[in-house]
Amino acid sequence: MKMNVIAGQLKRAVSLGTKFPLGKQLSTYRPKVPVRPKKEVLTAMSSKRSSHGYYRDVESRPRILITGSLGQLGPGLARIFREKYGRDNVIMSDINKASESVLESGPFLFADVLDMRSLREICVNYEIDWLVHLSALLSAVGEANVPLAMQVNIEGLHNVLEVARMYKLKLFIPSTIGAFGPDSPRNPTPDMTIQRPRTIYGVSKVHAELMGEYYQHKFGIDFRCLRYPGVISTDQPGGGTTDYALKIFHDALTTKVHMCFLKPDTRLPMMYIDDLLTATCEFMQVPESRLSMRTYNIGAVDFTPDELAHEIRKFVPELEVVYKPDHRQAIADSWPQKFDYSNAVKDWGYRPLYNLPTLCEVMFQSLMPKYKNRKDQILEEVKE
Ligand SMILES: NC(=O)c1ccc[n+]([C@@H]2O[C@H](COP(=O)([O-])OP(=O)(O)OC[C@H]3O[C@@H](n4cnc5c(N)ncnc54)[C@H](O)[C@@H]3O)[C@@H](O)[C@H]2O)c1
Ligand SMILES: C[C@@H](O)[C@H](N)C(=O)O
Repeated sequence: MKMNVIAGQLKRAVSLGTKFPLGKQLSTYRPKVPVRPKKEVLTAMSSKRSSHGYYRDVESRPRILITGSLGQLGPGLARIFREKYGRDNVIMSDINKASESVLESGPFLFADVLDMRSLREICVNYEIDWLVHLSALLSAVGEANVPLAMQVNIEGLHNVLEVARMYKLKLFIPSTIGAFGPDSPRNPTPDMTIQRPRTIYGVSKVHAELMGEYYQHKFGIDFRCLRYPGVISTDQPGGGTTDYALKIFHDALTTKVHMCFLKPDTRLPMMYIDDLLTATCEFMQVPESRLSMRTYNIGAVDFTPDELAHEIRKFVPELEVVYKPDHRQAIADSWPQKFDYSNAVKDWGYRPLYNLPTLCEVMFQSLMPKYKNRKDQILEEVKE
């Protein structure tokens, strides 16, 4: 009886009434996903003798270690780096257990950024050239556990900086719109302005930006940092203030009701993950001489929950949004509404491709088959 109810709900939620868009069905629907033009990126050649005696070009085939790689952004970054530099040259790591698909996709290791010795061991044994440091507690989970956020985001950062200094690694650390606060100009927010964030996440990210720039200035490490906005992808978000903008898509395809923890008019900068992956990969390749700064804003769009829901209703007209702002509202109210990323455009040719309509199209294109398969699987189980 219970299984029949679940099956019925899923059937209703997933298949009925979901339009692609304005009446087209999924089987015939082809989204107008932007096509990225090929870009020539200038890279310097520099070879290095490996411990096995042969020479390898560290610019065209760098060995990359990604910390905190099992979160929302890690698997995508690993994929794009592996496509470019080879599967075995990119080592994913985390303190969590990797899924089968991650293990099949390439090398994965346990690495706790709080354990300096094991980070050093990995960098030496695997001849790491680039460190992509993603481990962090995001804004909402950071506020819920400040001591842990201080450990991971600040002590972990210190370990990573020291390892990069010792072994002369190129170091990438993402920052965030959360590195700005209520005293910063919010519309638009430029790269260089007042930064007085009110979350431990934001404070730790300003610390990371400044420490990275200091290590670059003092010790000459090639530190690079991009301030990301809220990132939209089909993956599970890590506990941030922008998470609603991912969950709403899943809710639209299942219950058709989304409980939004922000007010309808809360404007925040956002971007689709493909733009972020391309930008990060290109940014890592830009010759140092082209960088007028080490920390750049990047972004693509900005929207409110109300505007996002309006766009999603072109696909799922029945979507209902119930607004119940919670503690995350105060965080969002202190963050930029619009990001000024003109320096990234000017210095290294950053160019985002996805706007709000194309972002919604590609999200539905990716999510629909997943929900359809899940529904089929559950209906199969019900029959058995
Ligand atoms: N996702 C976004 O919207 C967004 C936006 C701006 C900036 N960023 C930044 O990008 C980076 C990655 O973000 P994400 O969304 O993938 O985060 P996430 O929370 O999804 O993943 C973080 C990962 O860090 C790992 N981690 C936690 N403690 C660790 C430890 N002690 N040692 C090693 N790993 C540990 C976690 O297990 C997790 O897999 C973060 O630094 C974040 O600040 C993300
Ligand atoms: C914006 C970003 O840093 C993250 N998604 C958060 O909300 O905490």
